[in-house]
Amino acid sequence: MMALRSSRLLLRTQGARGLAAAATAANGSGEEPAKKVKTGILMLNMGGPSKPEETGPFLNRLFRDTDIIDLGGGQMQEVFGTVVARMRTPKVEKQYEEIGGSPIRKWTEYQGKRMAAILDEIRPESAPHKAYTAFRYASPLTDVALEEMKRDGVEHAIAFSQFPQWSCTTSGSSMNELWRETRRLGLQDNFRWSIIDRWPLHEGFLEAVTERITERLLEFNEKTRKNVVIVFSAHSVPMKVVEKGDHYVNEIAASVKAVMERLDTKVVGEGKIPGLRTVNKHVLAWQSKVGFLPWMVPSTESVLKNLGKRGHKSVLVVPVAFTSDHIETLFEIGMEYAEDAEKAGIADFRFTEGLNGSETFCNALADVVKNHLDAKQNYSPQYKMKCLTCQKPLCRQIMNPAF
Ligand SMILES: C=CC1=C(C)c2cc3[nH]c(cc4nc(cc5[nH]c(cc1n2)c(C)c5CCC(=O)O)C(CCC(=O)O)=C4C)c(C)c3C=C
Ligand code: FES
Ligand SMILES: [Fe+2]
Repeated sequence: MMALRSSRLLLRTQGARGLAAAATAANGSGEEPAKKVKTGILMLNMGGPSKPEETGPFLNRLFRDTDIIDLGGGQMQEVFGTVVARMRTPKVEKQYEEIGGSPIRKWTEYQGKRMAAILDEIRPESAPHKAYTAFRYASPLTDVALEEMKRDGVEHAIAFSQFPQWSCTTSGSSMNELWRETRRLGLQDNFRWSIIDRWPLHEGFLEAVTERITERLLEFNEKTRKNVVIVFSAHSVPMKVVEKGDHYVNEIAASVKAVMERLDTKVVGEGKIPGLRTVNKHVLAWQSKVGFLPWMVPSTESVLKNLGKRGHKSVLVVPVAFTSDHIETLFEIGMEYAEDAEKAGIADFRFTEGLNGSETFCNALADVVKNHLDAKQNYSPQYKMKCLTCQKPLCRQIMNPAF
């Protein structure tokens, strides 16, 4: 009460101009102080080498991360991780050269800016909003983003995983790194945190994927469009990850089912079948296995081969686990699988564009954040559902909860 009365008195005696001058003097810069960011949204993703020469450091960070790959942990992980990354670099660098570098940074920054602008309009009470990018294995890394948030005086920070479906190997790894780096930089008390850990069934996200499918389906010949087999392709995970109860595989399957339910039969130019929204067949496949141990199957390669063997001539591949294009879509699907498909006799092979600059998707991101702020929940109910055998103390923490 005393503080309130004295600040009112200060306002009356100094006026707004006097306060601004006092703040500028305290700032010591002689410039007008920047407007504080009320809500900072940290876009968490794995990132990718924007330039081919960044491939080495990117792979080095990835293979030294025990959350994404277990190479024995501790010193063993450091040694084996460095060796495996070094061996893999020349081949993968060439692939990044072929696609002109990973576009993940470009698209994440674009989507974040658009999302923040939409949020300023639809949720003025938490404005100004600003998006920050924190990549796990490429620039800008988590510490760079945290320092920028500190400079901007962010009050409420939202850790927003850019993986729609949760996996401890992706979203979990980014969150663990976030809390580690926050402690290392001594920023434990700078921000109040909340977490958007997953959004596999968000209507806007499903709509954006459905739009991408519709766009491509319309490019197939109208007469044969109903015969197009839709192959949803998600990045695979080791069976060890599935066995310990990671949520990824279930959440991918949920997204796929929901997208298929949205897909309207009018796209194929046929009459609607009651109770069935599409006439296209679909299958879920898993791509990009690394190493020799068992990973989630069927692989996208074997699905394509077998579809060809069975006489299917038209196939549409839909990447479903990522929000922008990257090496696995542009190189693996667009070049390698396209070749496999041709050899297998699939005459018309197409794949959807990543969500990239989709306005529907940017609106979806803003809506995910709005819903999160309106609900005033620090994380989803599943966030605290740790993997059944997980002993890692860092997993599923939150620092300084906002709500
Ligand atoms: C979207 C989900 C992803 C999961 C799950 C995932 C798991 C996973 N990945 C590796 C190893 C590599 N992944 C690489 C690239 C890469 N991975 C994903 C997504 C997931 N990975 C994306 C989007 C990308 C491409 C990044 C870009 O192009 O910008 C790579 C590098 C490329 C290569 O060497 O082939 C590796 C290595 C493991 C071990 C893993 C385990 C769960
Ligand atoms: S690895 Fe899944 S909760 Fe720790
Ligand atoms: Fe990967």
